[in-house]
Amino acid sequence: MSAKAEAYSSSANLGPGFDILSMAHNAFKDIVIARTIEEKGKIVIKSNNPKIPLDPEKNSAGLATKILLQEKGIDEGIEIEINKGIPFGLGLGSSGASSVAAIAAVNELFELKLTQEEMVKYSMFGEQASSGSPHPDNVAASVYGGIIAVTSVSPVKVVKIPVNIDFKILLISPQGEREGKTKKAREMLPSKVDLSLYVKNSRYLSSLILGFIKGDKELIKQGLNDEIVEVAREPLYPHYKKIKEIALKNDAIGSCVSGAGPTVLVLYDDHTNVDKIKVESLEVCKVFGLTCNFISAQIAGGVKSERLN
Ligand SMILES: Nc1ncnc2c1ncn2[C@@H]1O[C@H](COP(=O)(O)OP(=O)(O)OP(=O)(O)O)[C@@H](O)[C@H]1O
Ligand SMILES: N[C@@H](CCO)C(=O)O
Repeated sequence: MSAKAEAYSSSANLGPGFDILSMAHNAFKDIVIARTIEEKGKIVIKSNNPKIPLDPEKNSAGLATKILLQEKGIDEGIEIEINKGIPFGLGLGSSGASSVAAIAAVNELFELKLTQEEMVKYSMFGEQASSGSPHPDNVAASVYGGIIAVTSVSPVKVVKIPVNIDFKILLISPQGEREGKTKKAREMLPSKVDLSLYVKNSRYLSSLILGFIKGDKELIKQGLNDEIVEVAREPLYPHYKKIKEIALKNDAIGSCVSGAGPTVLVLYDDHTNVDKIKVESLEVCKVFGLTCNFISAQIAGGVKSERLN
């Protein structure tokens, strides 16, 4: 028996929404095929990307699958074949998408009828394997599609934000997969924050969510800012501030770090001079010794799965 699922890349945080907001995009996707194998209780991981761990405890798809099977009392052996389309370590929700696609494929395989929130719950264990912390934002975006807010983690509650504005997405992404980057990035965060920064960030968060709902560009621009997490992690993406300046100068709707970086997310529309953003950003990347790729994308839908046989 086998089943297949595909899940899109995502940009988490969106400025002020650390571990809360995330956007699924069609920049890249992972495809997972789950097959039953003869050896009971065994999980075998295969992948086209030789750099990801094949130990099921260390692979996001493997750990999520293991916990799902345990909780459902299923002792079948499973092979998880991960066709990675999403480069990892760039802030594009790569580990999360593998985990979501694996959970959706196993759901299909055993007809578990998981709800979307249950899929998020199990996929989060995958993030534990890859970054040491079960953050919910990337996996929630890959499960639901669109722009989501995780309003509770225990129990998992996710709300899809109505987006009443058309925009395009540009990802400016330094080359090279970075091992263990999100883990390191989470270790850089402060354990306490100033009340004044908390108030500023809360204003950004409310502006951003209201901006998407009202279709108000100015509110989105005002909201795509962060005084806490982006600032604490600045050494991981020294190119970001300058690229954001360039994007805003050329009439982008807004810009922020994608997830834990180093990819920079730019939202733009017909009033934006995208070519100029690209030319000037390339110069910035060069100054910091980076080779940057540009990826154009649009908001993507949620995970899709199908039974193969
Ligand atoms: N199935 C998987 N896909 C991708 N990376 C995986 C997977 N399983 C384990 N990993 C490991 O998880 C880490 C992924 O890195 P990281 O968390 O920085 O990337 P990401 O998931 O792409 O980014 P982000 O969470 O910032 O959006 C790497 O060290 C990688 O080896
Ligand atoms: N919210 C997570 C997303 C990682 O992509 C973080 O910033 O650590």
